[in-house]
Amino acid sequence: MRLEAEKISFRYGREPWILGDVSFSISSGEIVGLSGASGGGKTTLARILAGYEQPAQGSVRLDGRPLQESGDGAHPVQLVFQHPEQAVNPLWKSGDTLREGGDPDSELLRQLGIEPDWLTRWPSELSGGELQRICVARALLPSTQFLIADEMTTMLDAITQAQIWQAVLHIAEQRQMGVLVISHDPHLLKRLCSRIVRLDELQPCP
Ligand SMILES: Nc1ncnc2c1ncn2[C@@H]1O[C@H](COP(=O)(O)OP(=O)(O)OP(=O)(O)O)[C@@H](O)[C@H]1O
Repeated sequence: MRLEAEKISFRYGREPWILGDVSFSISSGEIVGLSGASGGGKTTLARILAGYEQPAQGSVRLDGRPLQESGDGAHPVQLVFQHPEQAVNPLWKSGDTLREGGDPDSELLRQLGIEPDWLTRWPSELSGGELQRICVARALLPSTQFLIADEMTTMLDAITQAQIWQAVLHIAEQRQMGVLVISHDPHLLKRLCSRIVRLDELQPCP
């Protein structure tokens, strides 16, 4: 399976263009790094690849077919952001957030170090690392074909960061899931990815 962006251009409203003719693809089982200048449009590209934004020009295709808009929990491209507290409903207990897309796999929860007790708590009663593990587990549904990790572990301590990545890489290998790792940390990208691209290399007219 292949997730492909072809000549994507995008701008917010009447603001200046952020992405110009960006072409990029990632295949099942690949771990690809994406780096680039701050404000260059990496998160915007991630949102387009996951179906949250529609490009003004160009297309996103999954195995040659247009990608549907995001909205249901079972979208084949899942996105995890840097700040988990902004990605969950504060009025839902963590267990309800986790079950948003279906019943979580207990083995997955174990691999991510999620304690059963956390599921009965409100998001405000969990640490950033605990809540991010919940968000990662929520994104790893059986239907997920590609995971986009946008600075997913940037705010976390080294041990939590290592544990989350170990679990994600294990699952990616098991399921032949593709992972796009967006980060400003060259060491992290080098450690995780078989290929690293810079956003400005992907567009002829940045
Ligand atoms: N909703 C929005 N409305 C208007 N402009 C936006 C919006 N979201 C982002 N931008 C602008 O789009 C540009 C690209 O932002 P984006 O977050 O995609 O970049 P980035 O490469 O991920 O940056 P960083 O590395 O700092 O996270 C920035 O100039 C930002 O201010």
